[in-house]
Amino acid sequence: MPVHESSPVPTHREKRRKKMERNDDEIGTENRKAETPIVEDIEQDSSLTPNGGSIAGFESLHRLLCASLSPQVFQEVKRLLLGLNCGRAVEPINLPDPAKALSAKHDFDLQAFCFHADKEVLRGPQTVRVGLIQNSIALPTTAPFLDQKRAIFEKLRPIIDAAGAAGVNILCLQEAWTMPFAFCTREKRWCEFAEPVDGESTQFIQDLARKYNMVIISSILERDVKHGETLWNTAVIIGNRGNIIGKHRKVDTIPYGFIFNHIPRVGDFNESTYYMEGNTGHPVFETAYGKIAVNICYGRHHPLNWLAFGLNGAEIVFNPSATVGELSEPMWPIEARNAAIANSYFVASINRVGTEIFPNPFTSGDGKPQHADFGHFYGSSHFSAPDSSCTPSLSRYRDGLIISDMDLNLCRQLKDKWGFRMTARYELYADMLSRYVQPDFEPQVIADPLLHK
Ligand SMILES: NC(=O)NCCC(=O)O
Repeated sequence: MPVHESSPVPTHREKRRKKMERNDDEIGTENRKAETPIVEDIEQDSSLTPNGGSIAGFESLHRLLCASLSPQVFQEVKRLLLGLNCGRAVEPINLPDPAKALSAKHDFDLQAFCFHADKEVLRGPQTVRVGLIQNSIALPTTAPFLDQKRAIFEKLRPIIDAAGAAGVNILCLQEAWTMPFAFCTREKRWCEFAEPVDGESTQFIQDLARKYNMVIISSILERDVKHGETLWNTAVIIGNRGNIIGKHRKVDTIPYGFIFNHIPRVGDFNESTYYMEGNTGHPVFETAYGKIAVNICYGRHHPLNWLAFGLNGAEIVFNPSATVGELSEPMWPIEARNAAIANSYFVASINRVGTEIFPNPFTSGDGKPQHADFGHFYGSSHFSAPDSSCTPSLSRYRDGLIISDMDLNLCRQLKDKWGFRMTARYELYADMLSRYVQPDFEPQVIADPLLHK
């Protein structure tokens, strides 16, 4: 039934709209424009369903719930889904107008939140403003490589400018942000996107880091010219003065000589065709704004990997990723949040957006038909805090910048509260692991003596 402005009895559509207006504080009106669909209407409007990664016409689960539930019910659902920070819902914060104007002009999702810590007597707050950028590629994968890379630079520039205008201190870009995630193809020509740590993309980022006094984490396909021109999946840590602080390669060996294979060999993620397991340890970078570490994409499935960054003293661990809905979406919010809780640090999760179509089809080795894309990269970048609270996620299909203030005092406060570091039995785990890596390891299993009678 068409909605008429003067209709005396509110239709379902009007009721829903009213709910969305009441819940507007949750999302911010500037981000409302992509989510006008009303849940009941979606099934009837087939143009909305295949809309490149929406959830029933909405940009994220949070926005779907916000629009669909009454404000009271939504508050309760939010409390259970996102947790509480210092006893309160994680608060959205307002950003300066220039940042909002860039988001409106360049059509990227912009959201901002704040994690508090309790007031301490001897230490002042240690609040840092952190930003994460998710983006789709800028040109088709068939365009000349240099054009593709430079078009991504130009696409990112206004988003980084928005982060600068918002006063972001530490910014992280997505995994292999300079290129399409071509590692599904197994074609070697994509190696041409590789660059030395001080190459063109680093120089581009260094200028912006200097301009905005910002630490920037830039995850690239690295070519190590001095070591036989080998390739690595590398995060370059650029300091707020534009200097290169260091790098971390995805992902590493753990002590006891046991190699944890952290380069994926799952689905179409054929990354081992391109680069080897990293050899840089689990470094924590002490920056002007805090101690940070980078756990690149697939490393998030390995709790010991998260632990290693925690043992080295990380306060914020970034997880720049490229992952697709069918494979990992149910794991995405759980793994990050669990790592933040278990290690008493903040976790910042970033995933690219969109579907990248490659020129030549490939198979997944599962007997299914050949195809030319990985599937949909579902964005959904967000932050998790050590007190188990987390922010809503960015759009599932649009470019975006999510910002959060975080008082790093929360890390120690959670260590004091839950004592996970003190109650962990590292010497037992060390003993267990050192026995496990021996060829003659026997699992400690006590069988029911009646089992085989
Ligand atoms: N980039 C990457 O390591 N992807 C693997 C898939 C996943 O970990 O979800």
